[in-house]
Amino acid sequence: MSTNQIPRDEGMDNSLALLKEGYLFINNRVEKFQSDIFETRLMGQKVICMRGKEAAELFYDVDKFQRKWAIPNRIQETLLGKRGVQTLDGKQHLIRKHLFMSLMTPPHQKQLAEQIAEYWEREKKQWERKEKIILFEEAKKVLCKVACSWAGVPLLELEADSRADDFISMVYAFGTIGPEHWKGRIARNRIEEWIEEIIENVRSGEIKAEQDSALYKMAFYKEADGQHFSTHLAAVELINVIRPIVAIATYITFSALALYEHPDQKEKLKNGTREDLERFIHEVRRYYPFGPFVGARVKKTFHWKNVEFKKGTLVFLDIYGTNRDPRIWEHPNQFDPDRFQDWDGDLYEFIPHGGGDPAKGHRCPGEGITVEIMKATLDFLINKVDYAVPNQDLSYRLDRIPTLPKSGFVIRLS
Ligand code: HEM
Repeated sequence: MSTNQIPRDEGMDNSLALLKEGYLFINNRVEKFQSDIFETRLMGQKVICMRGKEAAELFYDVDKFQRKWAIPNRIQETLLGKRGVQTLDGKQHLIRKHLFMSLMTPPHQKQLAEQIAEYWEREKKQWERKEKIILFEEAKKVLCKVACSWAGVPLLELEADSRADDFISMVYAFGTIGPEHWKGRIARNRIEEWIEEIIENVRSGEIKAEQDSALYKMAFYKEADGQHFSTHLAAVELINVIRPIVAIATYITFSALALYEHPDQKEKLKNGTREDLERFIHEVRRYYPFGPFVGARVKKTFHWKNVEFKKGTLVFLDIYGTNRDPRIWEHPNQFDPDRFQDWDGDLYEFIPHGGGDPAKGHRCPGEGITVEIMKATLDFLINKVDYAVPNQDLSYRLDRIPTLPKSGFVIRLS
């Protein structure tokens, strides 16, 4: 099969369909064409979309794909920033990635989990005075405070709410156009300005930073040429550590939804083992939507399954669809943590954080941090606080990327 025979989406450009169908865009076509791979046109260019384990193995082959020119400007202006680790390839990427991995080791994960547990306890005291608690709103504030404190970034109590809002606006601008997109851009500009000033103050000695903190590392890291990052790049990379920690608020909200929708699971976890909790967390990250797909460009023309991948072509790997691929997951649309009981940890089947080895490719380095923060938070929600869930709209849209239960998950202390 040449690319002429690969199923092709109708229409001159399907960007509008992507906006309308959101998380289901790739999967809908995979099902319609009965093919794991098809061609479409998005943002005025040809895009090959793929789903499944084999596609993930291909996508994470660094000899075949590159990230340079793969990330649209609108995503760099909101979610990611410019010239950060996500845009690098080859040796440059490996070196930069090593810096990130060095900040996310098991001891770092443990520190963050302990701090989160402490902050939730502190927050609970304030809740006693509140009639209604919106878990997503509380989680983003707690995570912002903890992320900044852990990274060494000074954050005043009175600015914590607005900074948390800005980090979240950057994340939630991902699949938007119009005002939501602009909100994300403005938020990024504000956060970059704030963090740049802090980097400069650390370099001048006005602010003291612990040597093993993320702030210190980004401020004083030396590249191969012996030069420090520019102030701007140091800020972009430090934000690449803090912003995704704040974004875990989304998974915390979906975890609470899962506990509510599956009271049997909540009971099981009350007396359960660490493995039970881990399986529950894996299933939350498999089942609920967060990252939709990832993109890269073909580095050098090659053929795969008789399909030509021409140099420069943009290729999307479907994260949401692969996590629900019926060839990998039995009854993929059922929430069932037990499915992870015999799971062998395959690096290309379960890809909420991307696929492959994070030290060698672009897979998320923050997966361990995410799991530990979720564990500490679930322990709090299951064992440390009694709450009721009043009537509310808990539905979430799949045509909105990222998405969230409409109410943000309201609870009342009981
Ligand atoms: C909220 C849960 C999270 C999800 C769903 C998530 C998901 C992802 C995904 C899908 C990628 C892209 C993989 C690729 O390009 O192939 C990624 C990359 C990345 N994530 Fe996460 N992530 C999360 C949390 C975190 C945390 C907590 C951190 C850091 C503290 C983090 C830091 C990063 C960085 C630096 C990259 C870029 C890696 C690279 O390009 O080499 N993420 N993440």
